[in-house]
Amino acid sequence: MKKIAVLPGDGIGPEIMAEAVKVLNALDLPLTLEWADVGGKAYETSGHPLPPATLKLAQEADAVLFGAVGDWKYDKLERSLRPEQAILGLRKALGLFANLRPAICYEQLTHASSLKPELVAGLDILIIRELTGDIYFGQPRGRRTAVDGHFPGADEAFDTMRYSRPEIERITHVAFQAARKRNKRLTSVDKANVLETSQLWKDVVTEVHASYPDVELDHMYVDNAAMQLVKAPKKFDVVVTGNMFGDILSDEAAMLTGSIGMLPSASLDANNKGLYEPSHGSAPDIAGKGIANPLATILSAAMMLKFSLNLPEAAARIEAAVQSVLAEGLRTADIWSEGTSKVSTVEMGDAVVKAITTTKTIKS
Ligand SMILES: NC(=O)C1=CN([C@@H]2O[C@H](COP(=O)(O)OP(=O)(O)OC[C@H]3O[C@@H](n4cnc5c(N)ncnc54)[C@H](O)[C@@H]3O)[C@@H](O)[C@H]2O)C=CC1
Ligand SMILES: CC(C)CC(=O)C(=O)O
Ligand SMILES: [Mg+2]
Repeated sequence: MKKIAVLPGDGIGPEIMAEAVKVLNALDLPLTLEWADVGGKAYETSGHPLPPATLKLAQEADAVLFGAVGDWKYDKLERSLRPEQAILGLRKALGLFANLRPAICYEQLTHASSLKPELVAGLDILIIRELTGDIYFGQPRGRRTAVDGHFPGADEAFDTMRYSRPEIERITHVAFQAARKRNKRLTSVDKANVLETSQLWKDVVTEVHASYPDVELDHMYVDNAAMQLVKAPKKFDVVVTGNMFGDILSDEAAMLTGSIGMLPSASLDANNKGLYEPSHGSAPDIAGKGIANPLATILSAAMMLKFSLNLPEAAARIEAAVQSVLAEGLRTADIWSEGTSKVSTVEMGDAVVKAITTTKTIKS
């Protein structure tokens, strides 16, 4: 029996997690689910966004299924107590340095994308984002009175962007290996024309390329990459980049697929133990309305079955069920278009479960 830590979190987190859990239960797998509070919810109940009991559960589990954390009402809290520190803390504590964000435009959603259908039809790119380094974790950071710069004496804030060679090497190996299993093209995204961290990034990626001569490598500056993603997204196969650039580019890529509610993710350590979460946040603007798209979370559960639990057939059943409900014309509000049927979060989850159980009945 494998143990899954289920951490729904805040905002739409509990709504989308309920649907993902429903789908996992429908598969009748040897899994034990254990729930814990995280983010703002945990702050309310225990005074910390990542309480020791939640961290212990995540560390002991075979995999973590995570909803989302955050709410505007916590914006004035000191940073270490804000809900977002929970996901950052989990990534760091579990060593989840490799974040895989597949941006796939399902055939049925070609018209839901913000781009022209011909630009996104058949789109299948994989963004690999380094997840435990960069400016999100770099020290020192803080507030001080400026002693130099344009305004000496002014209130000033600073963060530190940093990367070490081994950090870049390990994510680069993950990216080349992923590209090898796909179309053998890797784009490394940086800002080496300005940033020293990016120059090291580019040098290391180029060096590691020597071990993967069968994969075609190109380098692109992040501003150009942001532009190319909306100009000709299908030119990309695998993209590897740092934590902040990957955070931004993956939200951009989400819209190529129709909605950020479609983009799952896997965050892996060196042994493929992982945390699985949608690429979006807690969406406080739509929380409690029953309209959030649960598919990114459901597809994240499929990634969990594939990468951490060695249950690829079960994962494939979820993916097939998602395609089948989309083919039926069912759409949550974010991907709805004329001629399709608008459904709620719960109805979408129910439809995926029905598609799974129907397939099971036909097979048995
Ligand atoms: N991993 C995590 O837990 C993350 C947490 N956050 C936190 O989430 C909170 C909200 O951040 P935002 O910048 O608004 O980003 P967001 O991703 O939560 O929402 C951005 C927009 O996308 C929509 N959206 C997101 N998920 C959706 C879904 N499943 N179905 C339909 N529409 C969806 C929202 O309604 C909103 O209009 C903040 O506190 C932020 O720090 C943000 C990103 C990741
Ligand atoms: C707390 C943030 C770093 C989370 C986020 O935006 C993400 O991982 O995509
Ligand atoms: Mg993000």
